Amino acid sequence: MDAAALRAVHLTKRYGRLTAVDDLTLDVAAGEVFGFLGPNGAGKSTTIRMLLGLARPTAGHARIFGVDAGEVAAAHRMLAYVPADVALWPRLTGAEHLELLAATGPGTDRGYRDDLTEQFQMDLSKPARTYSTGNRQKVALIAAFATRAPLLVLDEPTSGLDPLMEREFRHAVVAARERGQSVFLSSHQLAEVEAVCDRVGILRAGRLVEVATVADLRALHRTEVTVTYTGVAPQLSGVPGVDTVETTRGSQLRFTLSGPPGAALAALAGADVTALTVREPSLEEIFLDYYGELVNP
Ligand SMILES: Nc1ncnc2c1ncn2[C@@H]1O[C@H](COP(=O)(O)OP(=O)(O)OP(=O)(O)O)[C@@H](O)[C@H]1O
Repeated sequence: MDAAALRAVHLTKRYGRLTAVDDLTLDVAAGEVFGFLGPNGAGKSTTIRMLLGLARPTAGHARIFGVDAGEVAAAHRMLAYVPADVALWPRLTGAEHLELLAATGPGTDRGYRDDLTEQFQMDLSKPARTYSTGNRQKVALIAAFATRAPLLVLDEPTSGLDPLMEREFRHAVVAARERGQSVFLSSHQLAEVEAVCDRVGILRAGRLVEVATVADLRALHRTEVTVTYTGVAPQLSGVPGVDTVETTRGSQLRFTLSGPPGAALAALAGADVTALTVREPSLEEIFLDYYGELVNP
């Protein structure tokens, strides 16, 4: 098998004049959990449709463990997919769905499937027409996590889940990684991405604007520093990387720091600093940094 679970090379999709996905090149390693982020309309679903062979790229290609995504029969033996809107057959029960999906999918661990059913507190005896959105999502998630497919493609899989089930979802992702499965997770739940993903890709208007670990993303962005001092305030104006210095109390000030901290530390060393706290930005703040102009033009 190819080393990369997923490889997109110059992947592009145009709809007339609109370029929905623009020259996307990306590798997701075997065993990696990759978060795919972007605001509405950024091109996430279009990318996933190409990965699943549901849409044909205008240019470039995508491979699943070395198999072209367009070779659907071969590629889908290696992946399981959970869509954003799970549609089930209304008369079949949850249990019948799981059997059907096991019979047609890439192989199922039935023992683990029973464990997942318990973890997600899912009553599989009822017909699917009685299921809420969250319960339909749970059926699809149980089916996908119980497969031995080396790649799980999850498109907004937790939008209908309550916080308790969201926690079970995170456990299931961690367990999948421990079994060596790769996960490609498109999500708007930034805390979830932050908690479970090894790396994150940020898509903006069809282009991949950043691919990094959450830790590296944080390092690229502004850190908030609060300094308590006695005597004369540290002189921070004009120090490289230091921005928006404000006095919060008489002997306390706060500033944001981007890039290497050396110059700021040297400036602080010149004052009598009694306490220092450093707060790293959350993924949500980083995300808003990328999209702030879109949200507040
Ligand atoms: N079949 C299509 N025909 C024409 N335009 C399309 C088609 N599918 C998607 N688009 C356009 O491509 C762009 C990307 O859409 P896409 O659904 O991939 O975004 P997304 O990131 O998944 O958004 P969301 O988070 O809202 O699901 C949008 O401008 C959308 O209108």
